[in-house]
Amino acid sequence: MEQKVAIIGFGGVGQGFLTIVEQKKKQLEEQYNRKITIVSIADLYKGSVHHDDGLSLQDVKASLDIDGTLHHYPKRAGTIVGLSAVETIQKTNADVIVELTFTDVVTGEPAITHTKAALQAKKHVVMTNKGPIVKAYNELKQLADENGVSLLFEGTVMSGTPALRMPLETLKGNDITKISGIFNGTTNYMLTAMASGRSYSESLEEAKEKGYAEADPTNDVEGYDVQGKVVILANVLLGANLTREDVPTTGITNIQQEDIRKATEQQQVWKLLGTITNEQGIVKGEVKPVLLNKTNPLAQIEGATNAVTYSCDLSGEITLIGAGAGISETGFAVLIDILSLPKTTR
Ligand SMILES: NC(=O)C1=CN([C@@H]2O[C@H](COP(=O)(O)OP(=O)(O)OC[C@H]3O[C@@H](n4cnc5c(N)ncnc54)[C@H](OP(=O)(O)O)[C@@H]3O)[C@@H](O)[C@H]2O)C=CC1
Ligand SMILES: N[C@@H](CC=O)C(=O)O
Repeated sequence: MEQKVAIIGFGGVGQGFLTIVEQKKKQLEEQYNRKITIVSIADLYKGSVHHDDGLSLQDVKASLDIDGTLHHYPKRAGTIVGLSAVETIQKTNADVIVELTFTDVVTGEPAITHTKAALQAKKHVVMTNKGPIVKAYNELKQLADENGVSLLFEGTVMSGTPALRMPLETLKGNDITKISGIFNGTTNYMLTAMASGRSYSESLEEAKEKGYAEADPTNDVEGYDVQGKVVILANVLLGANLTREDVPTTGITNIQQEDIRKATEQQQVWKLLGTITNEQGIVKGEVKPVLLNKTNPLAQIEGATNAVTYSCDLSGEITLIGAGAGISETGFAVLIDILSLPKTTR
């Protein structure tokens, strides 16, 4: 089965996903009978390119190598350049739209517009962009259902670690009474780096270089990224209807090197935790830095690794540990969503 994919937003994750498609081509076809053909890429600054039969991934990379844009992609017969993101979604033969523009948890835009255009055109949407799911999950899910297509977003929480699909598929029948964990790669990386002596700004720069941080890293350090993930977990896994405003949030900006030094002396570590409680259907969320003893399992989660514990009435506590951010890890989240799409498309 072939899936024709359009990538909207071609930054770190988009380029990482392209590399995965190239590297895994043979395995995907032989093992899963899936051919992923990237027919379009549309990006704000880098430009856009489309071909009904699929783009040459080598030519995309060669163009990027020249000046970071798609402007040098060869204009062979059938190549269309210059389509906007919405034109790419509505006018091309792509049947899966992969939305990878920057996350804006306040407005959800431009990704909500992209997502609605795709669903209304009866195209599946796969995204790692948290904005639309935080802001408009119920509305978008209803639109997807009405149009008979899928809306998948595994990468929005803990990157390629299955923080959504694992509980949705394998914890069925449990009542989940609490979800708690470390949900941001950037701040966990920073807190770990600061505990080994690096400054706040050095550790933030490193997290940016490694592709963990948001386009505006204020969202990471002020806790808004975790706040969004708490909203997603609560609404998607517990059927709640939380908004960001319902989740009191404190980030790590007030944690000084001195606080970290004192904690280390006392065999403790700072962690930015997101917590959701579910008491007889009353769901509450909170985000704040917490001092943990070094013996606490969460204290040992370092760098961009994240962890989540689901407290379940039947199966007890189940903890999932894995990448919280990263280019290939998040590219994998896109891949697993595409592989999970129904075998018969539209
Ligand atoms: N990086 C990670 O580890 C993770 C990221 N995510 C999420 O995945 C998404 C992508 O992340 P990442 O690749 O790191 O982010 P980047 O900031 O590297 O890439 C975003 C891209 O979107 C482009 N863009 C912005 N607005 C538009 C628009 N209107 N139309 C088309 N393209 C647009 C930007 O264009 P340009 O800059 O060229 O103008 C940029 O190339 C984000 O929403 C992020 O929150 C989720 C989990 C982990
Ligand atoms: N900026 C985020 C990326 C993934 O959501 C993080 O650092 O966790």
